[in-house]
Amino acid sequence: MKLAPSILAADFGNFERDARRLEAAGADYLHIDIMDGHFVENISFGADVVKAIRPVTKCLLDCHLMVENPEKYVASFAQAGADSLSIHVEATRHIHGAIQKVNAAGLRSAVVINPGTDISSIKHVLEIVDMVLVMTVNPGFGGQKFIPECLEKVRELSEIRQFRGLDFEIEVDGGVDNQTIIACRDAGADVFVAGSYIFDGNVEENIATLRAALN
Ligand SMILES: O=C(CO)[C@@H](O)[C@H](O)COP(=O)(O)O
Ligand SMILES: [Fe+2]
Repeated sequence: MKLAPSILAADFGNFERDARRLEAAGADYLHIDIMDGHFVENISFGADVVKAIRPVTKCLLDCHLMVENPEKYVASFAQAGADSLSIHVEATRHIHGAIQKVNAAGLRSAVVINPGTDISSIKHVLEIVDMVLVMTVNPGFGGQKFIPECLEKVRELSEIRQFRGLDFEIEVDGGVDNQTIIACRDAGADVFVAGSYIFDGNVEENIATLRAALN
């Protein structure tokens, strides 16, 4: 079970301090939300922020690309020091090729599905990804309410993984707190992104509470 705090909820003037703090508090992955203002109605940050965070943490840098034509940015994120790139199936016309490109760059790859997207759209890439990210809110903003209907897809993916003998991780992202994390785990998720829950109050205590909820 892995915790992936989202730095979208961090202090944008203090990424270094917050990245160090999250790692010290037991974060496994640092989840970095890249938004281009086109695929989603928000603009966050790009590869240069990944480059700035890379030297200050050993955590796996889990980059969630909410951008149009994500395949165009694989090389720049690889150079910036990203460990994992998550590609939305809705953002590319060539999901299989985009995942191949991430894998060829030597990075971990993930395919992402929005709440309105069925898992049938990703069934032909499950063999070549390291992770499937099931969005549990519509992408674009932190602090949204968890959509419980998305858990059905986590359950189905967990079954498919077992049936086909695959080993991709299942990550959930959006509205994860100390209650919803339990439902996600029970459905079969193994990686849990949380932004506003972790940064609302004491970061160390909130990470400990999430960890305890998983035990
Ligand atoms: O990708 C996204 C939003 O588009 C997420 O990673 C959010 O950053 C999660 O924030 P919370 O819902 O946990 O506040
Ligand atoms: Fe995200």
